[in-house]
Amino acid sequence: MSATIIDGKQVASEVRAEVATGVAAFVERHGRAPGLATILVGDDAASAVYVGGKQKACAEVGIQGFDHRLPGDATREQLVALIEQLNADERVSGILCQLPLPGHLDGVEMTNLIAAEKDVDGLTVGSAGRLALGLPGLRPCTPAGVIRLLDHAGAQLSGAEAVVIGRSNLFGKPMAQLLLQRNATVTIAHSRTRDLEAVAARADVLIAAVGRAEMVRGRWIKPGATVIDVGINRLAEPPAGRRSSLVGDVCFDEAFPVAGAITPVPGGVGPMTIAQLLANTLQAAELQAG
Ligand SMILES: Nc1nc(=O)c2c([nH]1)NC[C@@H]1CN(c3ccc(C(=O)N[C@@H](CCC(=O)O)C(=O)O)cc3)C=[N+]21
Repeated sequence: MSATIIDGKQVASEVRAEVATGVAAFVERHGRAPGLATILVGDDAASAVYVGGKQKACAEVGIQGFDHRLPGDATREQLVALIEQLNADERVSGILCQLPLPGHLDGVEMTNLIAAEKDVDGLTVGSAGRLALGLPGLRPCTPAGVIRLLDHAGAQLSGAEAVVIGRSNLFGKPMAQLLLQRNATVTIAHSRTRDLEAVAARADVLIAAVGRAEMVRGRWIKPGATVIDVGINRLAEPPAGRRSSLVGDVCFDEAFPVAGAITPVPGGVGPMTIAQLLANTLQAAELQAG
């Protein structure tokens, strides 16, 4: 027995088709398209690729993209002014400030300036609080996309042991909240966790978001577990026998024979993040339109 591969590209294209239908209905009703503003500060190559992917995805589903770029030495005041301008712009349904920001700017502070109803990343204090309290709101894109993948894979979440490795505000914490909402027994493990391997091996659903290439080995995985790999690590060249130089936080070749289902990298969680951003932008536009 070996794992079923969870095809994130396929599920993402289903989500995008749903969003495209919803966008068309929105245009019909309101005579304008939902809009997504992205903000990229500086010229980090990976960030530029991600933002480009988000803008391209908007165009494909009929969302109007507003692509804002600031130089790497932009001042706090410049960025504040841009966010305030976008908050006030009725054509802009959602605002995404690509992280990380250059060192002289505070990503948490800047993200928090985004109007609650335009927070399509779900990363403001308000959105995080609404999630923690179980109130409706915009959810962070990557964790929301992971839930969608788990549902697609038919994973039983209620009563399951779920282990999330990684405790970031961007992913680990909101992921744990969403799993809790689905009645999983949730453990958040991290760099100080004692005997991480033994904790991971308890998991019926194992989610890795540590940012270390292939750290999760085959013997860490409970036979039949559902494994979600959130890591995106770029190696200098593709590993032996692989086409892509991107690898996840899970050693795929070791995990594949043990797991029940597993996401690949690339083509797993990454495409879902973008699809969920589009879904959040449509949701934000609908909420604003009343
Ligand atoms: N405010 C903010 N919101 C974000 O959502 C955000 C961010 N900042 N900063 C960086 C991370 C990273 N991120 C990805 C999105 C798509 C892929 C993706 O589509 N990956 C493809 C491969 C892409 C490639 O080839 O490089 C895949 O996994 O198949 C990856 C990573 C969003 N992020």
